[in-house]
This record gives sequence, structure tokens and C-alpha cells, in this order.
Amino acid sequence: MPKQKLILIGNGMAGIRAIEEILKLKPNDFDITVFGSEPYPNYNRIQLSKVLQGDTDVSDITLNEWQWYEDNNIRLYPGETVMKIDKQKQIVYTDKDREEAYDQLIIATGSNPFMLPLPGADKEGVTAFRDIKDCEKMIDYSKKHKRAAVIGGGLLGLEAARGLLNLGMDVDVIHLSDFLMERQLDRAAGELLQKELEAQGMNFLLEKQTAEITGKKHVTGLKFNDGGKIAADLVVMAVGIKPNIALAKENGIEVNRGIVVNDFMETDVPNIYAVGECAEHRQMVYGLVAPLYEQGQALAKRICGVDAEQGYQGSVLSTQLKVSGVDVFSTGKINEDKSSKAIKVFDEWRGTYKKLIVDEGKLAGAVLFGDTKDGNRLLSFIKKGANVEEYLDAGQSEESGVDLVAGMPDDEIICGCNGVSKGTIVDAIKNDSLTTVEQVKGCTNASRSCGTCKSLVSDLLEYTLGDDYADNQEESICGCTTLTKDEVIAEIKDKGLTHTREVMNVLGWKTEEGCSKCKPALNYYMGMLNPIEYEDEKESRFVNERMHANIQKDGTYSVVPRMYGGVTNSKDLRKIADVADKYEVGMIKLTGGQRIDLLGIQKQDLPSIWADLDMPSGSAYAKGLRTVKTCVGANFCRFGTQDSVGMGIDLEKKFEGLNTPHKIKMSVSACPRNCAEGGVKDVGVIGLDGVWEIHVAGNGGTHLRKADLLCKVKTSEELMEIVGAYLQYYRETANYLERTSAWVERVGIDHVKEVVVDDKKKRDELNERMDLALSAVQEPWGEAIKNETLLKELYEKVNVPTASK
Ligand SMILES: Cc1cc2nc3c(=O)[nH]c(=O)nc-3n(C[C@H](O)[C@H](O)[C@H](O)COP(=O)(O)OP(=O)(O)OC[C@H]3O[C@@H](n4cnc5c(N)ncnc54)[C@H](O)[C@@H]3O)c2cc1C
Ligand SMILES: NC(=O)c1ccc[n+]([C@@H]2O[C@H](COP(=O)([O-])OP(=O)(O)OC[C@H]3O[C@@H](n4cnc5c(N)ncnc54)[C@H](O)[C@@H]3O)[C@@H](O)[C@H]2O)c1
Ligand code: SF4
Ligand code: FES
Repeated sequence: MPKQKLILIGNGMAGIRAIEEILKLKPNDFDITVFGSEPYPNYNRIQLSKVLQGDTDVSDITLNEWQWYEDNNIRLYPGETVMKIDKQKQIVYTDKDREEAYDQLIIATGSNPFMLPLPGADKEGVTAFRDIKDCEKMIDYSKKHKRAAVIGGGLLGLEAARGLLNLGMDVDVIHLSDFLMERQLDRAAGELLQKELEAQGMNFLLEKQTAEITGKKHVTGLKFNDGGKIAADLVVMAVGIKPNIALAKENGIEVNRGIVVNDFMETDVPNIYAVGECAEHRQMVYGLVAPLYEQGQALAKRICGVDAEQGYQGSVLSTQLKVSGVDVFSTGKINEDKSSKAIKVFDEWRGTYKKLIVDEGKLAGAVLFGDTKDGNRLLSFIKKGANVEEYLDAGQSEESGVDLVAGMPDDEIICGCNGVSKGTIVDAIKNDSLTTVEQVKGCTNASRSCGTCKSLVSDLLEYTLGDDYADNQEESICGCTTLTKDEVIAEIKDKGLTHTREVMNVLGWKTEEGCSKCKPALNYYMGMLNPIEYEDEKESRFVNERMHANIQKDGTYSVVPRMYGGVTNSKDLRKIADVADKYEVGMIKLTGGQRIDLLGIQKQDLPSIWADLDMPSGSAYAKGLRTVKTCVGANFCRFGTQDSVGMGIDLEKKFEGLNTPHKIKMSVSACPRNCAEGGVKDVGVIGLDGVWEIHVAGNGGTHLRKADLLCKVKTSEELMEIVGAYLQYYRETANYLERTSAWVERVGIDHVKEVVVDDKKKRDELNERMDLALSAVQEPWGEAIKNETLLKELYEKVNVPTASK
């Protein structure tokens, strides 16, 4: 039977969760295409608060890597917006002039932040807080400016304010109501929260209505209706969201506040569904992930025709503020009315507050401040419509940690975002031999969203595994196995395993084919252990490494030829210019590593460009040596003490093409002025009079780290020997995808010195193994253009999105 064409508009949290649910039910029934306006794979929007607060990094919040789309044969068009839907012909049209037919269409366009239409709202320095771009903008501003004003004292505004404080700014929060988070808390909890946040350094202006944003081109402050004003260099609007319904509305799909759907997430147009923040179900529009995920489950069942009698029934909401040091929780009804009664406990000494709302004898809602460990239990009671006596009789546990989870019934919700109960997690731990929070996340989704339930999941692991948990803290390679990297490597050596499939088979992998995390890792470990005999598995590599070129956001590729030490000549420059003209290269750009990057290249042109260039690959895509950047050195610079260019070229020639756990950047400078920036390189060599200093484990990227001095050597032979041993030790002991900076942080620079510098015997052994690995290196572009099968498979077949011309 031909596959049904399924299109998802909106590559966000709700839409992609719905696709995951569909793939679970019917992995082979749909030909799936996803359009997303943002140029990223699906990421955890919730964690943007944590990114701003400095607890995590943008690069760590991806929920589904590019590889996931590939592995599931999903065509993703990132950075592409659907502009029109033809309901009769069942075709969507995008802003890149693409048209795509569908049998089933899911609209998951989320929300737009509500921007107050104030005079001056278009000035520089005014932002929303909704996506990666906004988050990066705020981080950037905090580096140059001091005063921030956040308009809106709701969940988003307060999380933004905490982040801006962490970034060193002075923060005023301007709020319309006379207490904070009035949509989620009652007055008592709101006031306690205010005190706590004031103690943390926030300043509040309550009952204030902003009238104008002042400044010329750039914001300088706010004026209020009451005549007051404050100074500000950055203004963040966090005053709620509006469902993004424009596309549906313009194309004749019924909308109200959101896109109107029934219990099966069907709109009024056949074969068109809506899910997530853009959808309106029984007059409710939701702005938290838990209900959106429940909607996704109902939608998946409907589309797959599986057990779909009941559909989505609406959700009981619960919220928790993600600001460290403040525990606030609310669920269900938060204010008493004529039909309800409240039970309130205020412990002024401990600073805790608890209010339960009882509606006709049943628990209907709760507000907690200061101690929120009972939150999820209350949510469970409310969800099942329990009588308040039942809750009170069960008694609130004063315990915490393992004792607390031990006393929970099996149906108690542990992860509110994903609706995962204690019973589900314990069963998964037992049945799938899980030992880490990461594995529980991979298996059950618990802790995959806001992450506040991580400690409960960890408690459940400890409760279920006992001493085994304590002994087993090292993370396994991925959710497909409970084995750690060291255990897997030991087993490969011990049992003489030779293929990744064999490893998975013999070591009892839970999935037949592995996943996007373990496949490339195993491929790397096998190649590292057995460089001569092991045949690299191209299909296990990430797309860039497989293609020997970096894929760009529009589906084209970039080509960077090697220029040893950053030195070129007129002949190579002419060849590059000719190639650029012949293939109408979109942009020619100098890279930070002193190379020339040709951008905007069509996949099918890659092999002929490599042939025309007739230069080695610059490995700009590789988990291996990228570049050795050099300063001009003693031959030209009046400060130079050593031949940095010659040394850089030698290093690059020696280690090019080597596979490493992650990319390697090197540099050589010829004096302490360090023009080649050795302080932020994996290996940064600095020449002094008669001496080379070798600095290692620097990182100039997202995890900024200054390099450590490994040692000083006198001769270039010694330098090569130390760098060789250092790189080989990294290759053998780092986790796959661990940069040298993280690896050295983990194992300690002193330990690395002991092995690589102090122990001559170990150094020689490492260099022997390094030489073996280097002897197996092949030039990838030269190899690729000779291989007919590879050319056909990779460069002719269209299996990744290509840009429209
Ligand atoms: C900073 C922050 C913190 C949060 N914290 C929490 C929290 O702790 N707990 C919680 O439950 N929720 C939280 N939320 C809310 C939660 O992130 C959202 O409820 C959730 O992301 C909504 O998912 P969605 O898929 O409906 O919409 P989105 O995630 O907004 O995804 C919609 C996507 O569709 C794209 N799109 C729109 N129109 C088109 C088009 N025409 N063509 C192609 N693509 C299109 C958009 O660019 C967007 O990427 C937070 C939100 C923010 C901003
Ligand atoms: N921890 C979490 O669960 C979390 C965190 C961040 C965001 N979110 C979600 O993101 C969405 C957006 O959050 P939000 O906080 O913007 O929405 P919200 O509607 O919860 O809060 C907006 C707040 O802004 C105030 N406000 C409105 N107009 C104002 C004005 N002119 N001046 C000053 N204050 C004004 C309101 O009184 C309200 O308290 C929501 O759906 C929220 O649930 C959730
Ligand atoms: S690092 Fe020193 S030698 Fe090299 S270019 Fe800079 S100033 Fe000159
Ligand atoms: S409660 Fe948010 S991820 Fe579990």
C-alpha cells in the first residue's frame, strides 16, 4: 500500500511530539514532511529559561537532532514557512516557492508572543522571550548594557528576570496586577513570592501600566500611565501569548481564539488537524506542554486509526516556576468561590504556604509555596477526582528523596509535563534494566521537558535499584544499552567484536539497529581500536561526515579545501576562483581557521568540485583535525622567535584525516602575543626563544575555556611526540563527542601530564598506536570521487531536502 503523505506545519514541541506518537503506532505508514519557520531542529523551548539563567546552553536543548529526522525518513524543511493551504487540492505552498501535496495535514504553529502596541515598541532593545533568537539577543545585550525592564510578572517574565539578574543586569519587573503571577497563584502566594524574589535582587513595580517606551533609535526607558518613569537599556515583553492562527484563518479553517478542533484534534476541514498552542479545544487554549502532549497522543491515535474512541478530554493544568531557590506550584482551581471552600496552612517560621480548594467535597485545586514536594501527588488526586478526605487520610509525607517516592502509589504522577506515573517508570527500570535518568528519559519521556522532575526520577532509580544504582552512576552510551563507554570498549576488545551490528547483538542492545547516539559512537570506537582492519561504516556517520561537506540551513553544502597552516598560493587561489565561477558558488568566505569556504553548493556538484579543485579536503565537517591556524612568525614578524608557519604546516600534515572523538582545532604562534589565539584551541602552541609551549584543552565556542599549559619542549621532534601522545590519549579515553576541553576537565590536567609528559614509556606506546592510526588515513574527497557506488548512493539520490533555486 502506498504511504500516506503526512505534512506537519510547525517544527515545535507539540507537532513533533505528535509525530513521535504516530511513529510509535505506525512507523511505516506515512511519508512525513515537516516545515518549520525556525532554522533549527525541534528544540526544548522550555529550557530557554535555563539557557538565559546560565544553567544550560543553547546547544544542549535540542530534542530531536537532525539525524533523528534522517533516521525516520522525515523530510525537514527548516527555516521555511508555509504561506498557503489549498484545501481542495490538498497542497501547501511555502515562502520558498515549494508546493507539497498531502493526504493528512497537521497544523502546529504554536503561539506568537503578545507585544504591547506601545509607542516606541519598535525601538532597538525591545524584545520578546519566545525563541533562541530572543534568548541570544538578551545574552548579547547583557554584555553591553546594565539596566533591564521586564514587562509582565507572570511565569515567563519572572524566569526572564532571573536570567537577566544572572547575566549581571539590574532588573525591574513591571506588573499590571497588585501581586505576582495572579493567573497561577492567589494573593498570599504571590506576595510571598515577591518577597523571595526581592531578596534575590529583583525590583518590582506593581499596578503599573506602561504608556510609552522612550528613547531615540534605542530604548532608554519606560514611562507609565501614572506619570512615573524608569531608565532601561533592554525591555523584555512577557505579557502572554496569542495562538498563531493566521495561516488557518486566511485559508478558511474555522478559528476562534485558536484553531477550533474536536476531541480528535480535527478542524472543520477534512484531513486537517491542529495541535498545540494554536489549537482551541472546548473553548480552551493551552500554553503548557503537558496538555499539548496529551493532545498529540489523541491526534496520533486518530490519524493511525488506533483505539481512538474517546479522544482528548481536556487537561488539568499544573505549573511550576523555574527559578532556583524558589518553590512555587499551582494546579487546577486557584481561588475559592461561592461553591468551594479552602483549606489553608501558613507556616510563617518555615516560610511555607499551602492552600487546597475543595469543590463539593472533591479536591479541585492547590497552591503551594516554599515546599512543593506534594505538588504532583495533589495533581494526581485532582485528576482522578478524589475526595479531599482521601487525600487528607493519606497524609502528607514529611519525608523526602527515596522515602518519599517509596510511599507513593503506582499511579502517582512523577513527571507532570509528560504525564508519566511512578508505576510506568519503575516498570521501565525493571523491564528494560535502566540505570540512569537519561535512560529513563529515553524510555518513558519522564524529565524530557522542564526537567523539574529529574530528582524524583533519580530517587525512583535509587529506590528500585538499591545499591546497584549507587554503584552505577556513570552514564551508559545511550538508552539502547546499560553499558558505559569503558565497558563497551572492554567487551569489544575482550570478545574481538568487529562490526557495530555485532556489538549490538552480542552485548544485548535493546534496539536492533541502535540509535543516532550509539551508532556513530560505536563506529568511532571500533575504528579507534582497530584502525587497519575496521571498515568505516559510512551509514553510521553524521550527515556532514558522510557527505564530506557541511550541510547548510537551506539544504546546500559548503566546501573548504585544505590550506596547510593557513598558507595558500596563486595557483590554488585561481583554482578556487574558477570553481566558484563555474558552479555559481553562493558565497566565498574566509573562515575563523584561516581557510576559504565556498558556500551554497548543490549536493550533486560536490564530487565534480572536488575533482576540479584537486586539493585535499579541509575536513571542516569532521570529528578530526580541522585546521592549524598560524601567525606569520619569525620569517616576517619582527617579534617572531620561531617558524610558526612551518610548525603549523608540519602539524597539519601529520594529523590531517585522523578520526577523533570530536573536532580538533590547533594553532601555532611565534611569540607570547599569541596572534593565532592558542589560549582557546584544543592544542595551542606558542613559540618563545628556543622553547615551544604546548597549551591544551582550550575552547573558544559555547563552553569558553582557557587552555592549560601541558609542558614546554625545546625541539620540533619533542613537540610532535607530545602532541601525538596527547591526541592519542584523548582518542582512547574520551567519550565520543566529548571535546578536549570537557575531557581534560573530567580527567584532570595533572593526570594527562602524568601519562603524556612524565611517563616516557606510555608516551612511546601512545605514539606507536597513533602512527598505526595515521597509516590508515585516506584522503576523503579523492577516495569519494573514485568510488562509483558511493557517488551514486550519496550524491545522486535526493534523500535530504534541497533548496529551490
Ligand atoms: C521561555 C519559555 C519557557 C517555558 N517554560 C515552560 C515550562 O516550564 N513548562 C511548560 O509546560 N511550558 C513552558 N513554556 C511553554 C512551552 O514552551 C510551549 O507551550 C510549547 O513550546 C508550545 O509548543 P507548540 O509546538 O504548540 O508551539 P511552538 O513550540 O511555538 O512551535 C511552533 C513552531 O511552528 C513554527 N511555525 C509557525 N508558523 C509556521 C508556518 N506557517 N510554517 C512553518 N512553521 C511555522 C514556529 O516558528 C515554531 O517553531 C515555556 C515557553 C517559553 C517561551
Ligand atoms: N514555568 C512555566 O511553566 C512557564 C515558564 C515560562 C512561560 N510559560 C508559558 O509561556 C506563556 C507565556 O508566559 P507569560 O508569563 O507571558 O504569560 P502569562 O499570561 O502567564 O502572564 C503574563 C503576565 O503579564 C501581566 N501583564 C499583562 N499585560 C501587562 C502589562 N501591560 N503590563 C504589565 N504586566 C502585564 C499579566 O498580569 C500576567 O500576569 C504562557 O503560556 C506560560 O504558561 C510557562
Ligand atoms: S604571535 Fe608574535 S610572532 Fe606571531 S604574528 Fe603575532 S606578534 Fe608576530
Ligand atoms: S515535570 Fe517537566 S519534565 Fe517532568
